[in-house]
Amino acid sequence: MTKEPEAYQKGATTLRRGHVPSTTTDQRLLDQSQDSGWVHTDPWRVMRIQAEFVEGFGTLAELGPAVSVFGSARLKPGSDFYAKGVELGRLLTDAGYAVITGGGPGAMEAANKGAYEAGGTSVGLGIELPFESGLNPYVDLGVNFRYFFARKTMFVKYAQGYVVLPGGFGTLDELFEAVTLAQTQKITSFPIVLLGTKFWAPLLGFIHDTLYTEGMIAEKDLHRLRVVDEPAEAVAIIASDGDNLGASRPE
Ligand SMILES: C/C(=C\CNc1ncnc2c1ncn2[C@@H]1O[C@H](COP(=O)(O)O)[C@@H](O)[C@H]1O)CO
Repeated sequence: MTKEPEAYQKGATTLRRGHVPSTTTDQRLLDQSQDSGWVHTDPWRVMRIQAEFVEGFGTLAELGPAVSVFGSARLKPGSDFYAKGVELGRLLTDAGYAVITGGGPGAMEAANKGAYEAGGTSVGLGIELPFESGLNPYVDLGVNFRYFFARKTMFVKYAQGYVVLPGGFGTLDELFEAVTLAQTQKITSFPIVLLGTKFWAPLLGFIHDTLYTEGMIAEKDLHRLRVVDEPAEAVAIIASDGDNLGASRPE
């Protein structure tokens, strides 16, 4: 009778003869002498990206109705728009919304402060930056991201609408991502409200006089952005136009 060759069990796999490894999986996992260059490869980045989505979804899934507030990181405490950001955070809280911001300074801090002072849910989705300033002190529920695109998914997925204070490139990026998602019907019933008629007038003028007149957008696209001066008006629009479905929005 032939002798049964020695079998090596690797998880669910049975290995024999030349397939039997000289080390175990655990030994290789725990071996510190290995080259660590693989942590900088794309397949490993995919795992980190996946982890950011898992962390974000897991933390925010049960947030309830929420509104994402954007605006300049450079807005100074004491300025008119900072005060409006605080008022907005408070009114959103009073209306039953959690307030989601980028967790940074300026307009983000203002809205978080309003939510915090009104006893609401104050969320900050921070981003790793070379000149990072950390989450502002009014954030009670914070998630930090490495990747802008993962973070931006959270702003949309867990909000019933956006309110946008005056801001620069970052604010415009967040604003136009939402407008594009609405235009392409990736999101529906998603009010986008700009705060500050004077600040936004030149941009709205460009959208009408150039984008619309030159045929780059449709007539109905002109109505995707609402502009108001008072935080109370912004909250009223969100409350009447939003779907209040939040995270239960279908895929
Ligand atoms: C510029 C300074 C700090 C930057 N810190 C930020 N932290 C979190 N989120 C940020 C930060 N900077 C930009 N963002 C995002 O973009 C929007 C604001 O950008 P803008 O160019 O200032 O308009 C904001 O909504 C964030 O999501 C130190 O002053």
